[in-house]
Amino acid sequence: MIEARGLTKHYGAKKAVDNVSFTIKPGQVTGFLGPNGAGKSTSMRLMVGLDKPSAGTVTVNGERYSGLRAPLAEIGVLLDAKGVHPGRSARSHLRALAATHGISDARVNEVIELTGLESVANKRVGGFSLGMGQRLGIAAALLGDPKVLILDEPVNGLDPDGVLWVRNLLRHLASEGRTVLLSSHLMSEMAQTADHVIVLGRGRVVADAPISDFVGNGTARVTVRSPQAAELASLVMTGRPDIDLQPLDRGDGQGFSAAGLTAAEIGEVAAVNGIVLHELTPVTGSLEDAYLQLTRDELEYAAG
Ligand SMILES: Nc1ncnc2c1ncn2[C@@H]1O[C@H](COP(=O)(O)OP(=O)(O)OP(=O)(O)O)[C@@H](O)[C@H]1O
Repeated sequence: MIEARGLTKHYGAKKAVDNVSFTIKPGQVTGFLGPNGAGKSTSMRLMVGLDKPSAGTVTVNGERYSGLRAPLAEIGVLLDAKGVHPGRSARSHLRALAATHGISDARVNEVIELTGLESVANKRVGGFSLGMGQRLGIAAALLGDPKVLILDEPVNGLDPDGVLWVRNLLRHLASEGRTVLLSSHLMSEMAQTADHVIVLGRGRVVADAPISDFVGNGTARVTVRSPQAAELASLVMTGRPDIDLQPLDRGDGQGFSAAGLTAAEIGEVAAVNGIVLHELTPVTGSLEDAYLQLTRDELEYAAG
């Protein structure tokens, strides 16, 4: 469990994290989302004591990070996969970390195997690809068999096999009752991995919800094609100011996209009025749609 209460971090006049409160629960993967500069990395650094809050608190399993006696056994962290001495081998890096906590060589071998690093474990980290570096970062995070994992962009640089591997690993770790916090800008990946999302915008929490609720709040629409599209549109709109109708991109006047009513409702109006339908497709909102809609006003760095 990770708990933030009134957590705030200023850098000079800049409020990187602005009075945020949230609880990240065990037994699920929580996705940490937000535009560039929203405050995700700063929040993660505060969680693991790499920065001090200007105000408020953040605790891991009820303790501040600085109060943890064996941090590696409580919380596994991947914040910067490149933060490893390039002259060291992967194995010696992990052994050095293990030595600080009396963790056995057998556990070092276990995480090397678990992360698929056996063939390169004795090679210099300086020669590692981005993906191998990410795997080593994950191996280090898992070393102490922690109950809480915080991973900043863990799939960055991984090939599709690696991405799938991380997804399955994180789902498995959550199913064991661990707390897993994951940041990523890859919405499709997040949609498949996370159970719950916390979205930051300009240092504040702008959403904190189960992923199904979050996506459900986005725009679920129905695509309609009909040679009598205009007639059908006016029928379904009658007395329903809440309905949003948009012409389809094709622009031939033969269809529209509707939000605010179901495919069944449109189908029934068409049937009662003898209108021919060529298509009637519910389009479920995606995490990306819901996210983009929510964060449109939260961008610190936006294209003009
Ligand atoms: N050490 C620092 N000194 C000054 N400003 C900082 C520092 N660290 C972060 N910031 C600023 O705080 C804000 C939040 O940054 P942060 O890196 O936490 O965002 P983020 O959500 O992780 O972004 P990204 O998705 O780009 O990684 C940004 O405006 C950033 O420029």
